[in-house]
Formats: sequence, C-alpha cells, structure tokens
Amino acid sequence: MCTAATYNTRCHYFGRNLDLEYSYHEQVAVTPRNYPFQFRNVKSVMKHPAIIGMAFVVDGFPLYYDAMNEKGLGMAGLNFPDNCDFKDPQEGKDNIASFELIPYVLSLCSTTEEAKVLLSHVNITNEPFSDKLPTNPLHWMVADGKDVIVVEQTASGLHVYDDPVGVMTNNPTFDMQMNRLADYRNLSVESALPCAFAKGLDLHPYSRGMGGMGLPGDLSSASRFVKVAFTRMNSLSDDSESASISQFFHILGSVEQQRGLCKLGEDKYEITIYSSCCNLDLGIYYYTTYENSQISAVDMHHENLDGDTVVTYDLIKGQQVHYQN
Ligand SMILES: C[C@H](CCC(=O)NCCS(=O)(=O)O)[C@H]1CC[C@H]2[C@@H]3CC[C@@H]4C[C@H](O)CC[C@]4(C)[C@H]3C[C@H](O)[C@]12C
Repeated sequence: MCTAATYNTRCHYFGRNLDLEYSYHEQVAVTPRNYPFQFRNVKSVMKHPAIIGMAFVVDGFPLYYDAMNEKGLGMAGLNFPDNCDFKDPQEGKDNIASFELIPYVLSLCSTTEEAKVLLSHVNITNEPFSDKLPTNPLHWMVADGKDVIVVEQTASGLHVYDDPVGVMTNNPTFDMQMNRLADYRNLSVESALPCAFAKGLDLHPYSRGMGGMGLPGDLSSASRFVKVAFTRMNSLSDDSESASISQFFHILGSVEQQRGLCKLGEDKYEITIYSSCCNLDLGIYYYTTYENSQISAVDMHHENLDGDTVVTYDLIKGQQVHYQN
C-alpha cells in the first residue's frame, strides 16, 4: 500500500509513502537532459527536462517509483491490484509500457494540463521490463503547482480524474474513493461544535479534537484515503522551506505504517520503507526512511544536468541521532 500527496505554500510539494514488506535496491536517481529514453513502441526522446526521483536503476534505465522534472511536474506510481488492466499494444494508440509511463510523461510535459493531452492518446501496455521484473499493477498521481490528476487504466480503458483533494492511495478506483469521502462530510477541525446528536441532549465535549471523531485510523487504502485527505486539506504551516517540508512529512506521517500492524505472512509485515517530498519549484528531492527520521536531500541542480547517464545516490538508512551531551 502507498499514499501520495501534494501540499502548497510559497513553493509546491509532491511526494509519497512507499509501503512494502520488501525492498528492491531503490536509489535517488537524477536523469540528465541528454539521457536517451528509448521506448518499446514510440519514438525515442533524446533531449528532455532533467528528472529526479526514487528509482530502481537496471542496466542504466531508471525505473521510477516517483519523480519530478525540472519544469515542476511530479508523478508517482502506486499499487493498484485487481482493478488495473494493462493491455496489449493497440493500433492507433501511443503504446507505453507501464514502467515507461513516468519517464514518458516527465520527458514530454511541463504541466498537468499537457500531461492530460499526452495521456489522451495513450494505451498502457503490459510489456514487462524484463523476465526478472514482471509487470506490477499501478495507477499514478500527476501534479504541478496548480492541478492534480489521477491516472488509472481499468478494463473499461484509461481514465484521468481531476483530484480536488490532492491525495491518492490504492484501491478502490478514484471515483469510488471520492464518493466514500461523503460519508465523512460532517467531520470538522473545530473542537466543540454545538451538539447535533439530538434535540434536548447536550453532550459535553470532554476532549479537544472531537470534531474529527470517526476519522478512520486503520491502515486499509480506503481508510488512509480519508485520513490523509482530511489531514492534507486542513494542513497549515508557515511558507518557509523548513516549515513546509516539516508539514509535508507530517501529512504523510498521518498514514505511515508501523512494523507489526499489517501482517502479510509468517514474519512478513508491510512498513513505510520511505517517504519522499519533492520541491517542484527548486528540484530538491527530500526523503526519510523507516529507520532514518532525519530528512536527507538531493538537489538536482547540484548535478551536471547536461550529461547523458543516470546519477544515483544510495539512501541513507541508519538513524541519525543528534546527541546533545
Ligand atoms: C510495489 C510498489 C507499490 C507499493 C505498494 O503499494 N505495495 C503494497 C503491495 S500490496 O498491495 O499490499 O500487495 C510499486 C511502486 C512503484 C513500483 C515499481 C515501479 C518501477 C518498476 C516497474 C516494473 O514494471 C516492475 C518493477 C518496478 C521496479 C516496480 C516495482 C513495484 O511494483 C513498485 C515498487
């Protein structure tokens, strides 16, 4: 399971939690402008905006989980089992393999609006990256500083939804997630609204925060959607970089997965392997890992962006304790 979110202050932020019980060898990967993207069915893109994000780099190719380009467009892939339907290549469509979709969109678009146009010709195909890396079911969130969309391909075809809450998780499909939000329409950040339970009954609010009573707290994707939407939509912070990224990681923290709570088998538990936060304006990729709560960062503009090979950074995974005496 995973969660993605956006947050806007003076700058625009985009990121995700990656929740999983195992890990590939993911790294922060910078793809410079002259790295040639060779796609299976459409023509190569030899020159494009630079891209930074989390990727499993195989044979020099960045298999991005989430990334942004230097124009300020971000995109993240999240698990989408059962509903997802990647198809065989189709005549008359731009056939893009699922693992190519992030590079394809981020190398050809600067805005969500442009991504919508590009995606309107796309059929996402089931072609695997390799025998060792079969296709996995995914759906995507795409965001610039202005608009957020969700991209899902199901049996009925490719759907692009406007996302007014700036978050997404996993199943069910995005339209159903939005419908379910109405079940929570009475939740409020107010501590003590007048009692609406029944006439003649004045139930005393014995605690702060009771306006949010009923907000789900379990780890299912449907519950995380409601929890993170409520958190994200009501989030406030100063507009400094420090205050903004702190708030962003708190938004993702509202739906993080602690080891032991989501059991998948004998000694197998899903945890939040990493949380990421892209500053879409500055090209900085921030992240934390399950055991490293200190925020680490890679700034794309500290690299030579005119190169032609992917540059990677290993994740700093150990806890960084700041001893004070
Ligand atoms: C599994 C992850 C989602 C996390 C999640 O939701 N886990 C709950 C599982 S469960 O729902 O609880 O069972 C997703 C998110 C991004 C994905 C990679 C994208 C690039 C590449 C695409 C290739 O085609 C296949 C290999 C590849 C490395 C992908 C592997 C895997 O698919 C990644 C890590």
